[in-house]
Amino acid sequence: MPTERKVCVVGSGNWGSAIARIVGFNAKRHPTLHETVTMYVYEEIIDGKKLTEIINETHENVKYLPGYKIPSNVIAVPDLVEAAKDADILIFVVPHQFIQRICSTLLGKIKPTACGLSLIKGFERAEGGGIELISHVIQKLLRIPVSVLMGANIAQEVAAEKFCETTIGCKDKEMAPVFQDLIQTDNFRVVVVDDVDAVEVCGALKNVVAVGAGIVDGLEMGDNTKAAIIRLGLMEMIKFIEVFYPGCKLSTFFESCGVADLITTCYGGRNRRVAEAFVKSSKTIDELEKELLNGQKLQGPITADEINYMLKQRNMEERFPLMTAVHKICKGEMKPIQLVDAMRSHPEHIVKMERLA
Ligand SMILES: NC(=O)C1=CN([C@@H]2O[C@H](COP(=O)(O)OP(=O)(O)OC[C@H]3O[C@@H](n4cnc5c(N)ncnc54)[C@H](O)[C@@H]3O)[C@@H](O)[C@H]2O)C=CC1
Ligand SMILES: O=C(CO)COP(=O)(O)O
Repeated sequence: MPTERKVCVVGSGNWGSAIARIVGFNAKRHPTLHETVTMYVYEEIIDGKKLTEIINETHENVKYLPGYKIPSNVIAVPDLVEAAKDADILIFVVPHQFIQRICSTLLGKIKPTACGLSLIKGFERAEGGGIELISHVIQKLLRIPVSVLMGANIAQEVAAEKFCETTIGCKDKEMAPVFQDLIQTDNFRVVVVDDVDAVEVCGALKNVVAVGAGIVDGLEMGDNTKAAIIRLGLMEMIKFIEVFYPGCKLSTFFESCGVADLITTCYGGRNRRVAEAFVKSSKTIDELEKELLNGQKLQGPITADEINYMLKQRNMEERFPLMTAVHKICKGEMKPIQLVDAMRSHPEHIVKMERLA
């Protein structure tokens, strides 16, 4: 391994830019990290000027994270291969719908000894049925080991350096402290666990529950209903992991990637906000995403679709009524109020006394 690891942040959206602030800051102070960090920017023109040029001149991503400086040792690069080719650590942080194309472009063009850290919340439809974790997709396509980072981390608040926690899922004992040094600051505290799949699945599933929370907010159902959605959503997340990722630990739900991320997203996230607006307007989710998010991307409705694809194949929609209803409401196949109807017959509502024995 090189004495100074080079880092590339693949992505420069809302979260990508916030994490680049942290990584840039840490790369300057940790001697084991190369000071210059590259950041792949999907090029676009803002007021007649290239976004990469704006970032490199003003050190601010004026479109996706306005108002927060990115350290000057973070260099915005519009060419993906150019940005990533020398990196020892690749931080993947793009909306999950773009990861296939990113990996195809990088295939054979990165260091074979590189390793990845995926901050991407979502799934990918697997060839031949089912769904695949994004970290597994990257691992398979690029043939590098990939760890994950998920947590209660609304980008704006992280950028404002408000205290929070995050979870890194990593099985590699050598890399765990390296990732911690790369990411941790006084206000962004890192716990590393080895239950990697559970960390990632939590990050993906909570976006679907957040859409549910936004739906009941839009219906003005109040705090008790929203708490019920969050609780039943959590129970479905746990069930989903039990069924599809057996062997994961329940304790992982108590890390930042679990209950904490679920709560923050159900109150302060984009999925919640757009879902609320969806209920209150006659516009589609796609229209509202464009209207409200200025180029940022929603993950919840697509994730609900990916999960539904899997549940349908396994004939399991009824065991996951919240995830199923959220999907159908986003698709216009159910009315928003039917989310509450679906919760009335939730399989969680049983006599649980035997569990006391
Ligand atoms: N924003 C947040 O608060 C948090 C986001 N995340 C996760 O991080 C991941 C990335 O999210 P954000 O950085 O917020 O992205 P974002 O939602 O701000 O998306 C915009 C980004 O997508 C890029 N983009 C647009 N079209 C593209 C294309 N065809 N190919 C490649 N890139 C394209 C844009 O250039 C921009 O960088 C997601 O999985 C999200 O769930 C995780 C924690 C917090
Ligand atoms: O993942 C997030 C916070 O941890 C952000 O959630 P949203 O994509 O709903 O804003």
